[in-house]
Amino acid sequence: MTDRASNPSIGRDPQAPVKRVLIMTAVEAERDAVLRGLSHASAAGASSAAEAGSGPAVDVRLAGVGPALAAAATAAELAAGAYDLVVSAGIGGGFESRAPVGSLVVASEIIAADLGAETPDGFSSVDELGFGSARVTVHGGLAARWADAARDAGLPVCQGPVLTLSTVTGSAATADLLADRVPGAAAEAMEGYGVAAAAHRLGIPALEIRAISNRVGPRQRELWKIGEALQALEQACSLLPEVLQS
Ligand SMILES: O=C(O)c1cccc(C(=O)CC[C@H]2O[C@@H](n3cnc4c(=O)[nH]cnc43)[C@H](O)[C@@H]2O)c1
Repeated sequence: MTDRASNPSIGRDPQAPVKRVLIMTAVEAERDAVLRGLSHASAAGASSAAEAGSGPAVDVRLAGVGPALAAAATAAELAAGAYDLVVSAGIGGGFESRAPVGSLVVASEIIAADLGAETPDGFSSVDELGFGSARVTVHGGLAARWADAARDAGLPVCQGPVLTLSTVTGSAATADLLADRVPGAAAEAMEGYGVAAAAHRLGIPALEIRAISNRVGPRQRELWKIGEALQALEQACSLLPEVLQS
């Protein structure tokens, strides 16, 4: 998305210790779940390193709903504070067979799945059109460690591409289309690409984690298991301090 000439911090050592983390959530209920998880970790002793000055400090901030608000809010937070990891966290829709309701998805890649053009031959991404990239890579090592930690804790989790869309999918046809467009797509949500694009612009690595509240497909809002997903998000976030310290 940017090159090193326009962004000197690109090329930052991926092995460098993470000292200050920014977590962005869309809404307050998600922020509160993240904070509860982090406080459980503190109560369990994971913060002793932080208190001793060697563990990461974590700030949790609201982004608003959708990629534009998420990018703007993240950019504002990054302008105000020095961070070396940015996380987009919240609930999301899970693709059938990849991520059931109540499970967790740690992004292997963050993809703006509708950023492109319709052509006579179908959808072309901005990458194919030559206008930048709809994909942001994640901090692969930390993503794998977070997924491993969740698995070790007995939580259902998978790693896969997480799609960012401005419109929640509401039909089987769109779900199929997206699954074809991004093989292996595990989840969709509305903020990840905005958060990650703001971080990437400053050369800061990003992660995205989604707790699955509903299936991607025909709209059945009454079936969304938001409470279950928020609980899974809380559990996932209770693991973050140990993931960052390992
Ligand atoms: O009503 C509530 O109590 C409540 C609590 C927490 C979150 C919400 C939201 O509606 C958050 C919207 C947020 O959720 C993401 N999301 C969830 N499922 C999907 C989906 O299938 N496709 C796209 N996005 C989804 C999204 O990131 C929104 O920002 C309500």
